[in-house]
Amino acid sequence: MAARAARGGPGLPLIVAAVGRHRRLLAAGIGAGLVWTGTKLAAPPLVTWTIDAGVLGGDTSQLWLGVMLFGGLAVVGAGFAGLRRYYGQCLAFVVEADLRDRLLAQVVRLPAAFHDRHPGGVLVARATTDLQQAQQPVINIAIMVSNLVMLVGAAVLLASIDPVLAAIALAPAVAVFAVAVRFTRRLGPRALDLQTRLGRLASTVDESIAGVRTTKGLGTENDERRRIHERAGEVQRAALRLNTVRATYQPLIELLPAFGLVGVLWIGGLRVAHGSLTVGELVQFSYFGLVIVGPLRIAGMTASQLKRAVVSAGLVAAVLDERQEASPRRPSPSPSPMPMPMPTIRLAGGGPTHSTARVAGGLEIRFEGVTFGYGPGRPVLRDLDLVVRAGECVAVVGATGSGKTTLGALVPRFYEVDAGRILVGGRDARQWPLAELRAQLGVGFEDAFLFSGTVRDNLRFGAPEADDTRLRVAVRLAGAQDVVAGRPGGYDAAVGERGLDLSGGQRQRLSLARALVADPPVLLLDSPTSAVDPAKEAEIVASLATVIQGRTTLLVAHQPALIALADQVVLLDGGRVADLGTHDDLLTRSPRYRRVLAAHPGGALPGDTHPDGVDRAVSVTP
Ligand SMILES: Nc1ncnc2c1ncn2[C@@H]1O[C@H](COP(=O)(O)OP(=O)(O)OP(=O)(O)O)[C@@H](O)[C@H]1O
Repeated sequence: MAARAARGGPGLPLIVAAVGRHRRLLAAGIGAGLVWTGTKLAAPPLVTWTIDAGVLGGDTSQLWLGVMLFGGLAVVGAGFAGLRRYYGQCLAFVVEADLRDRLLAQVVRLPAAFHDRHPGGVLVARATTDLQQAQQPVINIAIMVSNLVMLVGAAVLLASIDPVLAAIALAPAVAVFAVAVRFTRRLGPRALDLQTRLGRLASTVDESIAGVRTTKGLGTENDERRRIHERAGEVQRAALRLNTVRATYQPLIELLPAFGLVGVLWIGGLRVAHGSLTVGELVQFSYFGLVIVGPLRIAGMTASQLKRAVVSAGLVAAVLDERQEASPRRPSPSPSPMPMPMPTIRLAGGGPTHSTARVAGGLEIRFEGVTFGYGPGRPVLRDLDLVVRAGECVAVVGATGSGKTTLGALVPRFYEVDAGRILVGGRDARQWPLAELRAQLGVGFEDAFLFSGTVRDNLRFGAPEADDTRLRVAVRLAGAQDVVAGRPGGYDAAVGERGLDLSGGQRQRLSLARALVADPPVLLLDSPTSAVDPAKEAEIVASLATVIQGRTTLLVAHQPALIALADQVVLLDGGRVADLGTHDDLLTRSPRYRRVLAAHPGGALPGDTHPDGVDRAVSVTP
């Protein structure tokens, strides 16, 4: 993979395709470049004519005309050189934005397993430094095309005067090309090394900033600084290695055109002395010799940029080539479609929302022989069977690391099961169009994540069409009224990046409200009260008792009060369902269940002093 990227791999086709999508800008740049080329090709013959006829011929009117025309050509050439660069730069920016759009669209569609493997910082580097590198040579495409036409034009013009001298004048172009090819070969691995290390540095900086509170709390600022310093040092050394290669070849690229000029002056001077070449023609040769210095230098520079760009684009292409989550295609209609009951409890109305009576609704979730592991040979869930009936709430309880979160993550297909299947509403989750499946699910994670924007933006994240009435009901149900009311501006109040200007409990309640705004028939809640104080917990538990009415709920929970909301409790152990029953039932008969609850800080059982003792006082009935 790395070797392929160093050779170029899919990087060049990616850049070429992106340029192709914006060919109008490319055409404008090349058009401007060709006008510039015309002025450059016209100037030397004009100089020859001015010198031979105007200066040596003693005709001042021709001299005057030649000078005026030369000045005019210079002005037009300069203007079009500016336009050529302008369009080249525009094209490069547009190509960069185009590739970034594709990359970011891809990143959000990649499965959770991809994101587990690739640190966010590396992806940030792909979307920033790599794409900036990829667009660099694009600026020079129009310049290179017009320069090439100029070289060919110059070759034809000069060869018509003196083929040998023309070969001497233009030989450096061939030599520069050969040097550039060798140069880019040596540059490839070093460019890849630099881009890879830049990605690692970005990842370290990203992690360091995200964990800055932990660093401060543990007093490890200096260790963290050292870690970043080491990564930055690696980048610096890789950049220096790249620079050494560049610096080795640069003198050659500078010198070769000068050799051409030396040859022209020497051989051409002798020919003028022998009368086989006019002074004007010698000036024309020298002029071209000077004019091609710039293009040849640009060619050398572009060769080095191109290699780094192709390597960087190759890294971007590798992300684009990753398999996305299953396609959102609709399954072919089944001959006997499964019934998909929709919940009857809805946020918009005041009536049923406040009813504590169980209302039919939700979708059944059925795990059948589910086996799943994050890596091969390390199953977290083994041949697990579990049914959460429509409208029922099942609490998932288990020791830390027993796979509770994983179980919930399989329903929205953040990960695909290794064996078995999960049926949602009677249909295999893999048969649901992904977007439609997820639209049925309200997900509340333990580490609630909010985006920068307003409170309203965050609440509407999964349901952009939701009106304020719906938001208010969801906020009330999640017990988050005080969070909204306590911020100046209420629903219009700004939420900082990642919601870090809110407490953990406030974030948790807002994210619960967000899950409710979309009014999903199924709720997947992971420890929704883990970050709130006991008073708030009681309030949220009371709200949840209403929220889960008419929905199917899978609730990862540790606190007895929360667990007691569930119709059934499943005890996970060793990746399997170790026990199943009501909270009271399990408390009474399962020492293992009591141990698991007692082991969790929020699940401590007052009075449960003996591991096998039964303390009915801890039973909380909703
Ligand atoms: N993204 C991941 N990549 C690799 N392994 C993971 C990943 N997420 C979880 N695991 C592993 O899978 C196992 C189950 O994790 P999971 O988070 O489902 O447990 P849990 O029961 O929810 O734990 P807790 O109560 O501590 O939150 C653990 O051994 C964990 O290390």
